[in-house]
Amino acid sequence: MEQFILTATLAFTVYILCLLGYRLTLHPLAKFPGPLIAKLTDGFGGVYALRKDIHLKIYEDHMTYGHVVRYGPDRLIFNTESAFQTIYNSDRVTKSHVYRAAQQHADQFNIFNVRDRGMHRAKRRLIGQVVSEKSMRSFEPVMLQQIDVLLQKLMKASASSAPVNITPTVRQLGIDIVGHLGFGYNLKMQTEETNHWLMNAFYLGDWRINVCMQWPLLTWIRPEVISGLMPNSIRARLFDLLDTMIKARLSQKIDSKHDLLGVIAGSMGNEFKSLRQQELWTEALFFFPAGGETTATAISAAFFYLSRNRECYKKLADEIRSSFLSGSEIRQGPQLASCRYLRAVIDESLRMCPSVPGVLWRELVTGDDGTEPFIVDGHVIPKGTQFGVHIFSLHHNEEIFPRPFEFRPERWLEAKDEEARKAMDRGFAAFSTGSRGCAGKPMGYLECSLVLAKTLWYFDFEKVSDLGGGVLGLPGIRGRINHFQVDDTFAATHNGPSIKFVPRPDVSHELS
Ligand code: HEM
Repeated sequence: MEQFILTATLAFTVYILCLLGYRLTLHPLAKFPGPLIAKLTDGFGGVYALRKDIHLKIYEDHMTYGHVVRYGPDRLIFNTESAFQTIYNSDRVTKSHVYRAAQQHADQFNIFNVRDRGMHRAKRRLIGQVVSEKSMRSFEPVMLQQIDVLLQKLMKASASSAPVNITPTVRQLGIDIVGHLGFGYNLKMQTEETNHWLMNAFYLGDWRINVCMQWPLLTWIRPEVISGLMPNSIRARLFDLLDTMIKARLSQKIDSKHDLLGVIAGSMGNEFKSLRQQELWTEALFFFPAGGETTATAISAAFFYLSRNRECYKKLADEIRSSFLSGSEIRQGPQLASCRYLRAVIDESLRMCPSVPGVLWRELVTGDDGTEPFIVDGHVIPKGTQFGVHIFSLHHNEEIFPRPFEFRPERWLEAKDEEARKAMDRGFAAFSTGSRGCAGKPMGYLECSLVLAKTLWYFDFEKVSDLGGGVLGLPGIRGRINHFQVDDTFAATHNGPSIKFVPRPDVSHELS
């Protein structure tokens, strides 16, 4: 027996050494630069994903190794606008198998993790009906009601000069809005604390997914082993709540509301009764972080940068206050669309601080035999490679965005020439692009625009502490005090800024 164990250990060691040697020398990606350990194992990315600072590490590695970096035995990352356009707009490319990490069960897919094209198209058609620009016209009153709740909270805080931590405040708003849009359900995140644990649940879920995407080996280990990332108690609680929401909605007339569940039900006709709730759960599990967390990041970043850049603050306040006659006029329409500086502030906030900062991993579609080489920035991508563009690095590529760590909404309005402007548009990846680009982009812009415009209509605001910024003396980006700091847990997570609101005397009566 002892002899057998010895031989097996020896054989295994030789196998591992040969594998590592192959990855370093003969592997089709051997010629690409990158950190040594990353060339040997996905565990390199996995560890940084566990630490939640993988976006900063990849940015540093792009600075060290250039526009293409090998970030796993079979992985390549780019940071150019040409790579971004080539990869995400190609018919030959699909989401990588690492998205399996986001599946609850092997045979259940949602719009985020589905890889089959036909199934994706069907899901996109359905969900598109709920989040499209047209749909937003009927949903806007509900969104406005929720934003009114936020404004009342800010008014209350201002009465006692209490600072407001923007991150949890707008996350609660975002989740409430998605609760209505998804299930016509009032989660009351903004007014009661009962469901506040949801914020932690979404954060842990996203983190787990990100770690497993970087290090897929962990997906195959039983979830209990990494249950520290998503304790079963929270999981069970989340599923119970989704169950309650779905049941509550099913007890109402299906066409009484224009929400995700109503649309899915409408599309299924009589079959709806037999719809497995799990399928709705899995769609809902993505819908909340997709719709709630992403917009919260954009809004938090905008507050952070506006409260530190008084010139930009003043320009935006002037634009909003001269475009409308009352706060209730601020709603979807040509007047809001004409606020160009507002749009530039949102885009610049998302550029500096993308809500999804990492790599959206892609691979060649199954059946693509690679006869025709797939070329990105002059590099042939071998079959079996996972590849993508790192959004944070692309957004801080100074060839496209000069002085990338400066918050300058003006760059979107006064590009030095047509070419420079085109490069910025092509290099702006906050919503991704192509057939798997964000389906909720119109909703994201609408929500951010309404929150920022209405807040600046009713209030002036300023920062009260350095919360959300970097810490002087820390190395790299963490040391930048005027950079909004996030952790990378697939969606960005953050804290702050801390803001004091002062009602504008001539208009605050409109709110009461
Ligand atoms: C500022 C706000 C937002 C940002 C920055 C954002 C960003 C993104 C990104 C980067 C993706 C691609 C993910 C991937 O390829 O893995 C995506 C996909 C998606 N987003 Fe958003 N998102 C935002 C708001 C929303 C909202 C409000 C909704 C609606 C509830 C939404 C729904 C979706 C859906 C359904 C997809 C999957 C699309 C598909 O695969 O066909 N997003 N989003």
